[in-house]
Amino acid sequence: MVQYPFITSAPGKVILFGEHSAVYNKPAIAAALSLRTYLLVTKNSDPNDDYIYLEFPDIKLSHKWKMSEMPWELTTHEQGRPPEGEELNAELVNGLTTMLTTITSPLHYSAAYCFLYLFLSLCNGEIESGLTFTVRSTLPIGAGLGSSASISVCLASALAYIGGHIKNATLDKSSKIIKDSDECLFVDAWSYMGEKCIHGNPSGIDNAVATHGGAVMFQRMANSMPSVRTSMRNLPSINLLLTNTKTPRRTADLVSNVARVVNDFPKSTGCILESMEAIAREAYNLMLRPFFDNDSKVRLMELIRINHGLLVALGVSHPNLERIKLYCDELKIGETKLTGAGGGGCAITLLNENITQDTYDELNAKFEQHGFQTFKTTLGGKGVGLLMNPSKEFSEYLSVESFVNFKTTNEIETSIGCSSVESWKYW
Ligand SMILES: Nc1ncnc2c1ncn2[C@@H]1O[C@H](COP(=O)(O)OP(=O)(O)O)[C@@H](O)[C@H]1O
Ligand SMILES: C[C@@](O)(CCOP(=O)(O)O)CC(=O)O
Ligand SMILES: [Mg+2]
Repeated sequence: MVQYPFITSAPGKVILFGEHSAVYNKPAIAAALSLRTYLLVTKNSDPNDDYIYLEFPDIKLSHKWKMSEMPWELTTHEQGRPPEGEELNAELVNGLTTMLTTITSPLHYSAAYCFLYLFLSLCNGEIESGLTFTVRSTLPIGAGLGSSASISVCLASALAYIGGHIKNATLDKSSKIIKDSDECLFVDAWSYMGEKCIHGNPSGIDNAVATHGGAVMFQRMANSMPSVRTSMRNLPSINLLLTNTKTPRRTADLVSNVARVVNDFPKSTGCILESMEAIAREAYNLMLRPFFDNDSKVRLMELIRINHGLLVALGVSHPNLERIKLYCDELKIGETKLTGAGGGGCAITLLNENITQDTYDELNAKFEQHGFQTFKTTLGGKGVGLLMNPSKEFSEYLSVESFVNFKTTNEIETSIGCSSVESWKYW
């Protein structure tokens, strides 16, 4: 019996090498961020409430559907756990269109579609109605830091839990074992379906990192073979500056533009994708060297520069990303590349040693002129987590109203006791 309320949470990610080429089955390297998404699931006390509710205030979406009007007949649940597939269920996709007709903004549509697809796939008509799903994120949305994957992982884990397909998370932070749990593999597979709803053709790297946390070398395989995910433990402590252009864009658009270029220029772009593969492999070897010395760092920086150039060639940069790179180059701050799908969103800069405070101040002044925002974040955080029965101190904040009304990201985390390590459990 599921106890409400509860919260699931999953991190965003930063792709260090291999965005876009990952979609073409090339290896890529990414790490979980300390910025996260939180999904609160509450049950209202009216037993006759036939609705389920979505409250996604970060994107200003508030919506409800009647449980009794959902196309339950399109999903089969007789065999217990729904099978994890490679492709979306075409009949369900078709059946959901009528439930989404009133939602016109693409931002809202993809989030609602992801929710409904996972809801119908992982739950059945017999679960309680009157549930509200409220999402808040400390991640910027549509900025290349994997907000779509982190919401997919939050939804997949919560719905798999409600649907009875995964058991309660029990491991605390320190005892999270190295081996992948069955629950995490299930959540990873279903959040991949959620990512498909949001941007069509994901590689799976973002949801893998959001589920398992840490840092990975990831490669999707051809012909429905399972992806290969290698955890990268003991990452060298590299000093990264993360800068958000605040230029909005959708991953779905960028991925489909690259698909067009790759299709129109197969030979020329084939070489670009192969170069990206070589870069990711060389970076992997460098980062896992037992002694990550200054020479290794210098090489890594060169790989960052080359990788960015190749992404520019694929057409996924943006004048604002180039501005960040230009300022960092001019001030000799370090090497910069876009991260995530590009077209706006964020850039990462691997910083040189011994940069003076004056130089940082000068850089920040330039960034401020354009409204760019820099982030301090740590790499390699925890994957998907569950918060139930929080201590009394925090439980008063587990209501839809307080979740919706949190003003700052700091407020979200201090109010629900995120840093209170013993409250969170992991699968
Ligand atoms: N906190 C959130 N609330 C609601 N929807 C979200 C949230 N975070 C992400 N999304 C969904 O993910 C989409 C953004 O995904 P995407 O274009 O892949 O950008 P990114 O993953 O780089 O942030 C949004 O349009 C929305 O549908
Ligand atoms: C462009 C891509 O490599 C990463 C997209 O990441 P994001 O949605 O921009 O955070 C696509 C993918 O790997 O699924
Ligand atoms: Mg995304």
